[in-house]
Amino acid sequence: MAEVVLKKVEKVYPNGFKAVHGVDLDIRDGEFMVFVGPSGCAKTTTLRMVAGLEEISSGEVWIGDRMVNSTPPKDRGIAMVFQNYALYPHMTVYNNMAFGLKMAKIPADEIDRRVQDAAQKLDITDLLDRKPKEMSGGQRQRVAVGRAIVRKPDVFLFDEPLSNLDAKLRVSMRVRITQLHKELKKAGQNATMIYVTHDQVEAMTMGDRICVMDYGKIMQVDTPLNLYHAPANKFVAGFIGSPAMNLAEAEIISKDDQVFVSLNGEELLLPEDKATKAEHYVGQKVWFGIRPENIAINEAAGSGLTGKVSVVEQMGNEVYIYFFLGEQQFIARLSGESNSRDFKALDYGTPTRFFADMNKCHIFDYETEQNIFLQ
Ligand SMILES: Nc1ncnc2c1ncn2[C@@H]1O[C@H](COP(=O)(O)OP(=O)(O)OP(=O)(O)O)[C@@H](O)[C@H]1O
Repeated sequence: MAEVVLKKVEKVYPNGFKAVHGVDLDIRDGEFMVFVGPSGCAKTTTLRMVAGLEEISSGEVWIGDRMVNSTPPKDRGIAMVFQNYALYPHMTVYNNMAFGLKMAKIPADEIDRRVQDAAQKLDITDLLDRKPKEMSGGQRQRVAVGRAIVRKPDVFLFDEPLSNLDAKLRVSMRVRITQLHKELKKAGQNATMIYVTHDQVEAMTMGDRICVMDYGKIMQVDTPLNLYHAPANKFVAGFIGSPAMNLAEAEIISKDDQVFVSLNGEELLLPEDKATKAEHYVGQKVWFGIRPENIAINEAAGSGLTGKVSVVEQMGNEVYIYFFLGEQQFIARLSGESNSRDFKALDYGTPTRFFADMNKCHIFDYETEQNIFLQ
C-alpha cells in the first residue's frame, strides 16, 4: 500500500535535453493512474524515475513514507511490466515468475503458492512449463504481469504493456489488468498502479485518474469524465475523445444582448451560462471546440452550420461525416436513429446543414489556450 508523490521532479538528460519540467503529482494509495500523451512527452521517463531506472535531476519522489531518490529499484516496493515483456528466454514460465522471489530468499512453498495463485488469476496455469518462445505475445504479456503480481509490490508500473499486441488482444488484456486491480483491492492488497500509454482509449477505460502530458509537463490530472467534459485547455480537448474534438479559430460577437460564436461566417448562439463567461471575449479571436458526437444533422438539435461533405464512413451503429467549413475539416459522429438513413448518398462537396449543440461546446482563450468556461 503506497501513495506515490512527485515533487517538482525534473529530468535533464546528459546531452542537456530537459525532458521533464517541474512535475508535481500526488498518486493516491490504491489508485490506478494513467500517464497519457503523444510520443516523446516524457511518460516513460517519468515512470522510470519512479522505478529508479532513471536518475532524477532535481525534485523528490516519494513512495509511501519514504523519499526514494537514492533508493535502488529493488528496494522501492515496485514491480514493473515492460512493453517487450523482458522474460528470461531460457527459463520456464514458472521459473520466470519464481526467479525474483528465489533471489529474495522467499521459502519454496510460499513461492509455489504465489506462482500458482498468480497463474490462476491470469489463466496461465496450463503454460507454467513452457518457455517464452513457445507462447504468443498475449500469453507472454500475461506471464510478465504474473511476475509482477507474485512480488506483491506496493506499486505496479506498466510501460505501454499492450502496444505489441493486436487490437483484439489489447482489449482483452486491458480488461484483465483493470480486473486485476479490482481483485487485488478486494483481497486487501490495495495496489497502486501507474500505467503509461499513448492510447487515449486505454487511458479513458482504465484510469481512476489520468495525467495528460505534453512536452514534459502535466497538462491536466483528472478523472476520465472530467477530462472529457471539462478539458482544462485546447491540448487536452484535442487529445481526449475519439474522434478528437473539432477545433477551429472563431470570434466572439454580441448582437441584441446576445453572445454568439462567429465561425466561418455563421453565428452560433451561446446559451446563457456560457454567454456570461464569453462576453469578456466579445470582439476577440478564440478557439471554438465541439465534439463530433455533439454535432447532428437534425435541425432540432442546435445552431446551424453549412459544411461541404468530404467523406462519409458508415459503420454499424455509427456514421462519421467529415465536412469542410471553409478550409477547416470537421467531423460529425452520428448514432442511434440517424443511422436509419443512408448517408452514403451524400456526395463529395454537397452543401449540408449541420447543427452544433452549443450547450456542449468549449471555448479556449486564443493566446493561453485555457478553457474560458473553467476560469
Ligand atoms: N537517453 C536520452 N537522452 C536524451 N534524450 C532522451 C533520452 N531518452 C529520452 N529522451 C528524450 O526525452 C523525451 C521524452 O522521452 P520518453 O521516452 O520519456 O517519451 P514518451 O512520452 O515515453 O514517448 P513514447 O510514447 O514515444 O515512448 C523525448 O524527447 C526523448 O527523445
